[in-house]
Amino acid sequence: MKKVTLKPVNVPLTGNLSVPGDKSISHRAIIFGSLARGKTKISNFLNGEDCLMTIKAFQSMGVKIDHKDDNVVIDSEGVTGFKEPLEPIYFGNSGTTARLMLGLLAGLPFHTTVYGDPSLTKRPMDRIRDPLIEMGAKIDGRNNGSLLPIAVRGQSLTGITFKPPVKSAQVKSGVLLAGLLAEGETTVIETTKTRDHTETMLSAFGGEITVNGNTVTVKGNQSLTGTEIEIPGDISSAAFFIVGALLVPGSQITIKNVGLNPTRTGLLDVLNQMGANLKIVETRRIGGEPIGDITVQYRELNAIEIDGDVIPRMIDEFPILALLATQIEGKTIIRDAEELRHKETDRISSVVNILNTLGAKVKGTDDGMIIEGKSPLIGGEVNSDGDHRLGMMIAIASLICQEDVTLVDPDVINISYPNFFDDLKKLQMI
Ligand SMILES: O=C(O)C1=C[C@@H](OP(=O)(O)O)[C@@H](O)[C@H](O)C1
Ligand SMILES: C=C(OP(=O)(O)O)C(=O)O
Repeated sequence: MKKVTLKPVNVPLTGNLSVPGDKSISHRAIIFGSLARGKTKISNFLNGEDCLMTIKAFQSMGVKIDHKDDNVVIDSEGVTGFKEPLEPIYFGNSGTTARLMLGLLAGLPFHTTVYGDPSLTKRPMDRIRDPLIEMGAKIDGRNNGSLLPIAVRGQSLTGITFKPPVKSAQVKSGVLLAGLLAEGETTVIETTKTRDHTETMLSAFGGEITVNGNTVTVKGNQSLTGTEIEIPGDISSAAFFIVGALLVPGSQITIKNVGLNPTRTGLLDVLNQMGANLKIVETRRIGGEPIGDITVQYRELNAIEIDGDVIPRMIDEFPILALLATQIEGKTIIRDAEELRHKETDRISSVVNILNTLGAKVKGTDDGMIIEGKSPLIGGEVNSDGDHRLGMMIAIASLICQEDVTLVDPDVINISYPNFFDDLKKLQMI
């Protein structure tokens, strides 16, 4: 397995940076661009491996998708032009591709088999299987269709009203996508609002959707029209540098053109509560998504307790937040974050293991972590465990370690941030 040695450099992070396009929004742009009739042009598309899986899934159903750098052009006849794929569809490492595509495949008039890499093969699919079966879907697979590989025999579906038992935008989106192909109306009622990019983008493609608080309703058999989509920078990628600047004294950076959708900005709220010096300026809205610049300056922070409704608004930021918590004053307590156990790795166990190997004092709980602050990090050899967010957390940790950090499997970062190390270097040039 490839390894990279990261030396302690002790250089503050400075300057301006634009991070690549948002992963969640990039997936959805491909999905809606394929469902819509006509041409869709996407700019600032994320070239991460996960989003390429979504492109390939539609190409294997005959949709014409041209992809060059961060521009994508889709020319689609809409759902009626989709063809039965001749081979099983590979979703790689991407949970978002899996849950959203299962929703769509359930309502398409043909058979598909889908599978993933060893990590995705362990992740729960019953959360999307169950509502789809209630809609009339025919789904089977390992462990009764709760684990990949899964076979879907597309059917006519009927709309349902569904209250997801887990706080998951992937489940909400998968059910809404199935709803677009179903008879009647489909309603999803969430207990806590999760990221709402599916809802926003459906409107951008001319679809009808009603959003009333945490209740979302779509009608079946809508016709969508191709459009132009510019993808905002990914706040979940920006999070690594924002935290980096809060770890290294003397840092001041601005991340430009970042998506500031309030369902995604939980980390910024938590950092503000910890006492961070953040300047957030919304500059414009594109396709219904707010975009702006975030400036952060190093300052000493204080620990807080994190739980409740903010959790889904920062779910992918917990690995990097946990690293920050090892360096601030006091004990950080994270609760209500059991969902972390169902990501690319069990992110409670893996974050605890990695940070403790580096010298921190972190304890895992059933639904979160307890992190002692002001713990000097030493260094050592740590494995990303095939989890891109852990790979980036380890790279940022190396900025404040006293000795070398050896990162095993750095290439996993390509899942969501192919130019991560180049961008980090840009911020280290004085
Ligand atoms: O809908 C999405 O694009 C995502 C939703 C979240 O997953 P869950 O829906 O499982 O919480 C998040 O962790 C993932 O990175 C992307
Ligand atoms: C959980 C993540 O992605 P996914 O569920 O799409 O694999 C992530 O990007 O942190």
